[in-house]
Amino acid sequence: MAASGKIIQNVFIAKCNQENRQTQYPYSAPHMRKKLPFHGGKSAWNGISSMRLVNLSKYRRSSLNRGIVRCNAASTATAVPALDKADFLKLQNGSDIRGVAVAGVEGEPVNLTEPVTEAIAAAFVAWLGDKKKADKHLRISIGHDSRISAQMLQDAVSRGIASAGYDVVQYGLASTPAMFNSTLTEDDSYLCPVDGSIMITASHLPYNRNGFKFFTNAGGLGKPDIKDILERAADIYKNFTAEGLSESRIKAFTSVKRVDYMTVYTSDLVKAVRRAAGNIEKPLEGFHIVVDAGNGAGGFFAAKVLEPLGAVTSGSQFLEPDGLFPNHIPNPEDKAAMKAITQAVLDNKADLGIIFDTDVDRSAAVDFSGREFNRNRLIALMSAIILEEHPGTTIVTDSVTSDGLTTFIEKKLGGKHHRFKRGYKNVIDEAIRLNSIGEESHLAIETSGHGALKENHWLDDGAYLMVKLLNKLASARASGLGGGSKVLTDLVEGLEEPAVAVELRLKINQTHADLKGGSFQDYGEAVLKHLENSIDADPKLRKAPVNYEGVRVSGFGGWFLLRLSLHDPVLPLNIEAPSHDDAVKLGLLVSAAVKEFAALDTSALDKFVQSA
Ligand SMILES: O=P(O)(O)OC[C@H]1O[C@H](O)[C@H](O)[C@@H](O)[C@@H]1O
Repeated sequence: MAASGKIIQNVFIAKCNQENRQTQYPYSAPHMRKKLPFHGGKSAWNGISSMRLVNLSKYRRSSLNRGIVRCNAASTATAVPALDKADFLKLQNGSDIRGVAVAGVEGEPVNLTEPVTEAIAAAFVAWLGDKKKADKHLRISIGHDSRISAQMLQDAVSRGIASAGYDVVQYGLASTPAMFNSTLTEDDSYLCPVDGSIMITASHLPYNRNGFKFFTNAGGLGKPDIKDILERAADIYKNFTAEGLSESRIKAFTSVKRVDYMTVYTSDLVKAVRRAAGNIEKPLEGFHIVVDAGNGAGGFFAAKVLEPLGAVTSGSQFLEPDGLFPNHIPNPEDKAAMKAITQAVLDNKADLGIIFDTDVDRSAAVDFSGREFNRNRLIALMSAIILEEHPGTTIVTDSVTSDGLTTFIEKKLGGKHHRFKRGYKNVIDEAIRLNSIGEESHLAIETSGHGALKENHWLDDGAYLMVKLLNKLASARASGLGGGSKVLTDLVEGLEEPAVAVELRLKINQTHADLKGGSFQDYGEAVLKHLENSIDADPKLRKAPVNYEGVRVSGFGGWFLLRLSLHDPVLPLNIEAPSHDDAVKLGLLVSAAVKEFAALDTSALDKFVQSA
């Protein structure tokens, strides 16, 4: 982005930490009974210090090549460069918006600036106004995860909404599912329900990124809605003037309120477990459960959900929000993250471990013996619980689930496995579609740890998934089945798991001459077509009879799936097999079929097949 264009004076001078945040908000409604508990930078969650920038000096020492960390927009003047529609459309990431919000990482220039953010927020409310054909005042909630750019973006989002004349309700540190929930909650004293909601998050991505997820009471927005919003944002941005922007700052002063909505959300989770246990006040008494929030937004689960239910949570780790994620990536798909929670369970001799991603829409667990409930095992466990409640129901999953999972769901549990596409929105929408055509489905879940239940408004909520496990623990205890998490471990008994499971990501070089000026999507499709033809000619192999994306093939006792990534110029290759040699045989087949595609970087695959 060129640094030309208008210069706008910032009225909000966000700080590097949250101390004195109260005084930063002269527009906080002093009469609000349920204000966020910011007191001297403490206790966003009970007993946990609030979001802050910690260890910056340590961070700088260890990351010299990443340059200077930009404290939350501490500059007092913002350059507004000229941008066109294409720049805005680049911010689309499926059904989310994602960009770079913090400078300092080489090759990753900031594209989620304050004015861009303000334009996107204004575009969202314009879109919402059209959708709702609203003649009334719309009310929008805003929450954020622990990222260091959260305050800057929250201020800019607030200005964008306020400038459109709508009311802003800030929740502070929050989870993505809580934000959707705020469109459904009926409680005027918390200014709910809101008409729309914005979560500021980039999930598990590095500290310099950030982004937005949008909700209405119909759920998360889809890809076409996001495109529409970004196009509108580009038009709004074009018309920004210095006067207009300073006017939006004045409006923000009068129309922003702060509410401690996480109290409502967490007490709903607590009530759900109590109800399932027959209205016992402390149904988890005697259980020791450790939580790993990876310094994201999920720390609330220990103090605000587990402890009121009677569980001991000592040994829980990384509950403090820290946008530099100094301990591990908050992502249940990350091996180091899973190792950390497993170790915590074993060290503390806990009954159960629970881990969340940054914004708590994904989760995984670990049993008393250190066995993970993650990926296929988490899906198997959730399927067992849901199929007890709804015998015969269809479980919708993503495309990289194992053959063993299908056998488990269909033969052991008596359900139906509908293996669909990758992408949480895809599986949720598919489950909703199945119900609409008369096929009952109560669970849509991905190996990534995204999972949504019909009983919970199809909201993909990592915390609610864990509540379902807690219900099982509590009800087993209530019916005298003993303690510990063995009741969960027993539920997945019989699930066949492959000895080898790998994911190799093959990049498409978009500037390579072999693309002949075409798109990486077209190139990827050509690779897939070629692979499919080569499989047809091999009698030892069998193409999956029903398949919704890519090429899925069984052979050598295992299977592989090559498909186009949802977002990146990448062909992810998943292989599962009974032995490393069999996995290599499958890898060699793919390798032979794709070798003439010069723009495909097969180095990860080459390395794998050479490791036989
Ligand atoms: O297609 P990929 O690049 O493997 O990414 C697929 C994943 O993208 C995002 O992380 C979504 O939140 C997931 O729901 C999805 O499964």
